[in-house]
Amino acid sequence: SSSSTAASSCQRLRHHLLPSEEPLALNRRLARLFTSQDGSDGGDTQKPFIAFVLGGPGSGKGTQCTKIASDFGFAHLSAGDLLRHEIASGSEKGELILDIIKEGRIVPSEITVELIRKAMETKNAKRVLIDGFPRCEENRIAFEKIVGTEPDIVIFFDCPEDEMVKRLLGRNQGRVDDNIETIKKRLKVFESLNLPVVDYYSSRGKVHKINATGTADEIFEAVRRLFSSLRL
Ligand SMILES: Nc1ncnc2c1ncn2[C@@H]1O[C@H](COP(=O)(O)OP(=O)(O)O)[C@@H](O)[C@H]1O
Ligand SMILES: Nc1ccn([C@@H]2O[C@H](COP(=O)(O)OP(=O)(O)O)[C@@H](O)[C@H]2O)c(=O)n1
Ligand SMILES: [Mg+2]
Repeated sequence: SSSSTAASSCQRLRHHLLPSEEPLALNRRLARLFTSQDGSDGGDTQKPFIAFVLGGPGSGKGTQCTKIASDFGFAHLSAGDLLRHEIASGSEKGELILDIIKEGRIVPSEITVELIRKAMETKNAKRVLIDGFPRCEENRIAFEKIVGTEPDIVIFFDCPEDEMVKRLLGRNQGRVDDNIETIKKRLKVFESLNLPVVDYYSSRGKVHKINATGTADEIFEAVRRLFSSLRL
């Protein structure tokens, strides 16, 4: 499949690159660029590097993932965004998801994992951040079963509750779950269902805990140090 991908990439790129060059020679040069021997042409031939990004609601997962994605070449998959996209599509499944999100509860794992699996397949990236997942043991086990792999690392943003509440109430993205009643429920769900997942990965030596207080830039300094030290 990689040669047809390379060929279509060539078609598209030919118009932008060296228009004077003889098309066949240029095609060959571009094909080499897109099909290197070590499998660096995407996740086609190799399992991607997977980082789960966890932390309470409002701890700054999304904010930090955006920065990691742009500085370290990761695809950013937010479980919450995938679920909200499904709601926006107007599907029947979306109605169920909306009811659950309004209550701060956790969407059935098969729905979320299937959305993540599809997004991973579409992006076909070498490095993937999975933001806000797994939220509970059931999420974790379903991912292992359906995607068939474990994360390489787990980032855990550690933030005090009062700071998380303050950030969520100021988020202003029109989210149905950023109100104080739902926030209280989300914090309970985080403590009872998500922290055990963090403990599980801690016992397997995969967790990198990052202090999530301070400015976004200060936190990213610690994040940058961590990602710079990884063998990606
Ligand atoms: N370090 C920070 N200090 C203050 N506000 C922050 C910080 N990081 C993120 N925010 C803001 O807090 C809110 C929640 O951040 P977000 O990245 O969406 O967290 P999460 O994805 O963990 O819920 C957003 O409005 C964001 O702009
Ligand atoms: N793995 C996940 C992720 C999110 N969700 C739902 O989506 C809501 C919002 O998740 P989110 O990750 O966008 O929220 P934040 O922690 O970023 O504020 C959660 O409160 C859950 O109701 C879920 O059910 N399962
Ligand atoms: Mg988020």
